[in-house]
Amino acid sequence: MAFSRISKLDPPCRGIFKKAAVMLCTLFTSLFLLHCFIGRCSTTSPVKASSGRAVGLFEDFRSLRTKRLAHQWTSGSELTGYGVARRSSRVLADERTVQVSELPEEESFILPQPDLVASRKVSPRFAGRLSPLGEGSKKLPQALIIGVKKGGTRALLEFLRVHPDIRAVGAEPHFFDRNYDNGLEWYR
Ligand SMILES: Nc1ncnc2c1ncn2[C@@H]1O[C@H](COP(=O)(O)OS(=O)(=O)O)[C@@H](OP(=O)(O)O)[C@H]1O
Repeated sequence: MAFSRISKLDPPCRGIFKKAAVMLCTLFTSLFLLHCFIGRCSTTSPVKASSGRAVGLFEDFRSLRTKRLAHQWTSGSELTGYGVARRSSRVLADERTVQVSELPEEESFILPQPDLVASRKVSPRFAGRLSPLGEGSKKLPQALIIGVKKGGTRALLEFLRVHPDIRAVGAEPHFFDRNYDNGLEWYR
């Protein structure tokens, strides 16, 4: 009989089946967790409730991060000349933005609209982030890095860029030596 034959499998063979079962369980669990965290559960899915909780948790973390960034930009020293910029960051230069006072406490931080970021060619580094300059507004720089070739200007730029209050251009614009004729409108 087939059953008696299966039950007579030697112990090493059963061990392999056990290992395979454990591996499959681990794989399915990992896939399930991944599925929940990327928030792609369909509405008809039976795991909707648990995935909703996972997505909610993720949203909470994102909200906390946003608050932290906003706090950094709206408080602290006025010495750098960014005080005005910080205040202006509360009202972005776009009609789609909303006044802080009109929002409940939880939504009191203004985020740029995704299409605004795309249309104003904001660096992907700043996409979805609050900016002290007002996302998408064109301004002349408040500081310049001047240096000879191979003088380490790129390194200095990258170090400055790490600071959350500093927004730097992606590539060196070379305005004064190569693009001066293009005028200030180009430079903005
Ligand atoms: N702190 C420090 N100490 C010593 N050397 C440094 C430092 N920072 C940058 N570098 C070196 O500077 C070179 C790049 O300079 P620049 O960014 O001005 O280059 S560029 O002219 O803009 O292309 C580049 O040198 P090369 O690697 O020989 O090109 C960097 O390695």
